[in-house]
Amino acid sequence: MATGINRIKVSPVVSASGWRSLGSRSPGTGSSACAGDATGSGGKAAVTNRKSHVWDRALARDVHTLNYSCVVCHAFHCPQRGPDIHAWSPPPPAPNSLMPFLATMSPKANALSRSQAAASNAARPGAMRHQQQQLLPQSHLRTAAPCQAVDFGGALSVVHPYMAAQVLQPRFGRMSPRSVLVNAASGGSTTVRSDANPMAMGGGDTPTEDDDDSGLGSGSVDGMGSSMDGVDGSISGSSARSHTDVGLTTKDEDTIASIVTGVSHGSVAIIRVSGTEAVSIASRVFRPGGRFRFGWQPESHRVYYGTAVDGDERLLDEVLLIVMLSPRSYTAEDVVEFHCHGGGVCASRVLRSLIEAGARPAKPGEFTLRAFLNGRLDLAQAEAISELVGARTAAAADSALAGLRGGVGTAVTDLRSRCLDLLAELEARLDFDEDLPPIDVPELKRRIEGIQAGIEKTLRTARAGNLLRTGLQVAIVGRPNVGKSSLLNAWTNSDRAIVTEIAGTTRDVLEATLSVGGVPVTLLDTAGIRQSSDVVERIGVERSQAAAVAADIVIMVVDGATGWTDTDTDIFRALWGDGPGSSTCKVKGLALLVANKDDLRVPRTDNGPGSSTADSGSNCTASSVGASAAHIQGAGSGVSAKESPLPLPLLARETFAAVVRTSASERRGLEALDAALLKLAGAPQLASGGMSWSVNERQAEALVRSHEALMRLAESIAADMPLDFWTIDLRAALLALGEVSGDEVAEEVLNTVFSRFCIGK
Ligand SMILES: Nc1nc2c(ncn2[C@@H]2O[C@H](COP(=O)(O)OP(=O)(O)OP(=O)(O)O)[C@@H](O)[C@H]2O)c(=O)[nH]1
Ligand SMILES: [Mg+2]
Repeated sequence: MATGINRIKVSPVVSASGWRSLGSRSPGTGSSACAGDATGSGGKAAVTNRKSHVWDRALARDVHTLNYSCVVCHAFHCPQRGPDIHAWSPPPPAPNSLMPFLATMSPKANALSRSQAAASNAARPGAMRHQQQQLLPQSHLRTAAPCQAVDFGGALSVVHPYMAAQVLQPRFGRMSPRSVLVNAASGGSTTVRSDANPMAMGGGDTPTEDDDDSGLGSGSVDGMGSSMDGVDGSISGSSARSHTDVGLTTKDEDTIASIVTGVSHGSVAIIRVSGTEAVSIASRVFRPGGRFRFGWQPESHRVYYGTAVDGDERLLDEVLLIVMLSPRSYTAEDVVEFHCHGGGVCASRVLRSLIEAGARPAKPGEFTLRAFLNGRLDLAQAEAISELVGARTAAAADSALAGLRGGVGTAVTDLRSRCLDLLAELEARLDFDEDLPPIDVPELKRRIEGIQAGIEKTLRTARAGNLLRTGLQVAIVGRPNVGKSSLLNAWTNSDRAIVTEIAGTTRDVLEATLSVGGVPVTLLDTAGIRQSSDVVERIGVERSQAAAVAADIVIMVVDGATGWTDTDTDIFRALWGDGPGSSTCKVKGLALLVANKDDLRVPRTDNGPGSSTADSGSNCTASSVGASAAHIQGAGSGVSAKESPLPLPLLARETFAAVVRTSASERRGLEALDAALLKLAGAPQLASGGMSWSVNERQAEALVRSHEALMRLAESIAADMPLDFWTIDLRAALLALGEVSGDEVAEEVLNTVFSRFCIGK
């Protein structure tokens, strides 16, 4: 039977507050002691003594079997297959790194561990043979412990030693303010409890005595939510406050330093030093001027003038120094900022001096990682900071700011708390089934559907958000002289491209950027495609085709006055072959057709193909091209819905999502082009400027997993599976939601997220 163990996934039970408390598992005894016959004298004994064990459920879905495992003695019981009490593998020994962790455990947890041990000793039957069970919980942690009760940020939890061992990764080895758990059910993901977050963004700083500061000359120095909310010359007394008062997860980490203003040649460069030793390291480099020359005790949120020196007291720069003591800083650690002269040399020399004085160069995103670990930001907010710094348009910055102010976190926290409520109800049914009314299944389904709808709504922001972040590469192709370069100039409102009436004017790929509904668009003007004996033009044509192949969206321009020609068909065939999806199609992106020179089009009076009832001088016009094509209306007035489509070959109709009529020389039809582009890119709402926060790819992926878990839950309910299966799916949904805000996140996810940051952020 021992072979079956490998298939069984131990799943610690989560309560509404995160983790099930030991007490609620064994209400009869109030003890985790394993009073049953752990030798396996009979599976029945194990079941009847269920309340005296701390039973946890372990599901083997492959055989649809419900198993129980005791978190104390590790006995397994399978009702269908009989007892399997010996079938347990000793958990791995806890690493030495557990000891500092234990030292930080609250007295409450230690007290509990002792009382547990006492109860365990009292209740242990003589027949018990597992030597590991003779050990106290603390010593279990040093050897091979069955379980450990720990007070994680106020919630009493049962932690499997394997999980506990994983908790003790150096980065997360401290308890407060973010307690970190590892959930075996999720394959070892780290659980960061945000409810132990005393310094959440939005709520501002932790109220301190400094909050009454008069704020003379106040002005935010750190626009990213740093706690530097006032540059205050008054004696605040905060320097007297020790950071040991504040529960910092990163308290024992190195003190880090970096130039946070990048490598630009501005007039000021800022070096940030963060960590427990920040003030003492800074004071080895900083020499205060004026009346502080003879004695200096740095006060929080105050600016000091002075000089920076190296180890030999050689002058490096004149600087301003700002001290922001914990927790009122960006990282919630003690932070000191040196404002040096810009230009690279000064800041580099001061930074080198700080490193010689004991600081370590910060890794990319390390300041923000510390802010996250210390509960200053949730993970979505941390990502929003990276997006804000990298925003290429105002709309992208607005969206990132909305995320920074808690947009994503609030939405996901709401969904998560609804899942937790459901889980609490289901868990209660598992424990106190006889005392509670039966589950209202239709109501349960409605609530699950409601959560799914919420997830879908959140996911709908992903496409637009991704566009705002990454932008679009748009290639303009077509035959010579149709007005490609003119269109680029009109659209970007510039004279970027040379325009002449000579066919073949543009020889190389030309790039220009613009913002379309906040989406950063890189426009590529290309050489007109035609057969040519000119070697330079031939290379240009090859480059045009290469640009079309690589672009997200290809805009093919035709002469709107003459309409589609055989040369256009040749170009179309060269790029799209037998149409999108065919083996001869080279273009990977989406396609849009622009009929330029609309001002030269002679309005048709008959109702034949190509006729138009719209005034050629109207603002802009657009036509649908065939049943399968999206119908793009001109954005301006004067658009006739009855306007006939531009006559196109069938294949072209199916390829181009829309046709937009423009006049580059009269700058008309550009709004319709904007709208068509955004619609094609999947974010039509951006055309009206309506965009607040959005989820990024990582968050969207976690939301999709959560949605899938809820779908499995609905299936389990429909199939009338045991309640345990329901809770497993619900927990999977919860875990995935927790990954979005960082409440439950694996270390590798954090590494990936923060490695995308630039150095100094
Ligand atoms: N009336 C009118 N003329 C236009 C319009 N757009 C471009 N033209 C003219 O058409 C001629 C060619 O314009 P370009 O923008 O150089 O055309 P192109 O497609 O870039 O040509 P190549 O670089 O040779 O491939 C110029 O004389 C423009 O002034 C338009 O919308 N209306
Ligand atoms: Mg050109």
